[in-house]
Amino acid sequence: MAATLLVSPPILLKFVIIILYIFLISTPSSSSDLFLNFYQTSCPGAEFMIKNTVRSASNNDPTIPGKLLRLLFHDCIVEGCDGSVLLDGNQTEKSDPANTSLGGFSVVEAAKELLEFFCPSTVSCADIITLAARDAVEISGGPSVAVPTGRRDGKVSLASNVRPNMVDTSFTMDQMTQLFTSKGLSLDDLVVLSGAHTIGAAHCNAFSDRFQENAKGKLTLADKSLDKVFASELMKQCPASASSSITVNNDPGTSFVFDNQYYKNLIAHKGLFQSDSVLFSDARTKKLVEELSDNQDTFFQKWGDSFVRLSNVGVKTGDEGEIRRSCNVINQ
Ligand code: HEM
Ligand SMILES: [Ca+2]
Ligand SMILES: [Ca+2]
Repeated sequence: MAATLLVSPPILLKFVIIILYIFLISTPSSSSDLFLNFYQTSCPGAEFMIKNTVRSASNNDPTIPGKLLRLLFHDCIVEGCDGSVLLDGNQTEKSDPANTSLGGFSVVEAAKELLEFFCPSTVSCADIITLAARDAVEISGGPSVAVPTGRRDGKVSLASNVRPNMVDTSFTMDQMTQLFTSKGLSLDDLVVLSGAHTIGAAHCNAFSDRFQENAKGKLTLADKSLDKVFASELMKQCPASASSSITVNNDPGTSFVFDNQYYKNLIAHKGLFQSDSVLFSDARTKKLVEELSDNQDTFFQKWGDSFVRLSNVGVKTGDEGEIRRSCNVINQ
């Protein structure tokens, strides 16, 4: 009797551990498989190396943060945040007109090369884009956001998937709401994430729908809701004859600073795109625009939550996808 008592507790313990193990390995994979510091043991320096790469690239070229932030949005909105936007090839997402003005690819590739040297086949390109965009915001004076990682890289990238999933500056509030809802993002997320336009630049054709060309080839204001002085400034920078490579700052004055000036501009009728202006003219989103323009801390706080939600859209985890060795091509 005494002998049985001595033996059975360890056996019971072993049994409980085996049951717990079976339970853990049988839990299906989902986006909750992302977690903070995913590379803590497999590549402890990963986040540090990415941040340094983004910082030095941004020091050399101040247009980099805007490019990296937009790159993440365009990745996540098509096939989820899976690096599909990075793939080269015939008729991949890159070849759609909405993506031809994207940039920042060389920064992602530089980070990848560094990571492949120290931690081969470990850190996904999808995570590199996400962390690089997160760092771009912080480097521009925005909040630092803790972002869960563990995304895997997708193997599908089709130009034909871009149009049906992409927002356009001509979209009505209903169209934008519908698209964001289909990605699991809310109307508040739309307002907060549009705050990304506090940095970066746009090509003249991105807002040419706000003007029309008269018989003499001169632009006139078509969208009367736009502030007159702002509009004439835009027409000066982007005349009808402007070369297609000319850009204007998204947020005149502080286009290199991640601040809440964007929302103040909306209230002053100086939103660059029609899809920006509508956030203040529509009753459903006006209040939040006012709140964010009043208080930068509120913007920064909400940015962190909305950014994490964006970076979770359609992620691939577990045994889905792969860890690419080079970001512009799927593994052979
Ligand atoms: C919701 C509707 C949105 C529309 C219609 C839209 C549209 C655009 C357009 C047309 C440009 C100019 C591109 C160019 O001409 O080079 C642009 C730039 C930019 N967008 Fe958006 N965008 C939207 C939302 C977002 C979101 C959610 C983010 C990120 C979270 C974002 C980040 C950016 C950034 C950072 C730039 C500047 C890019 C650069 O400097 O190269 N946008 N956007
Ligand atoms: Ca994608
Ligand atoms: Ca700004």
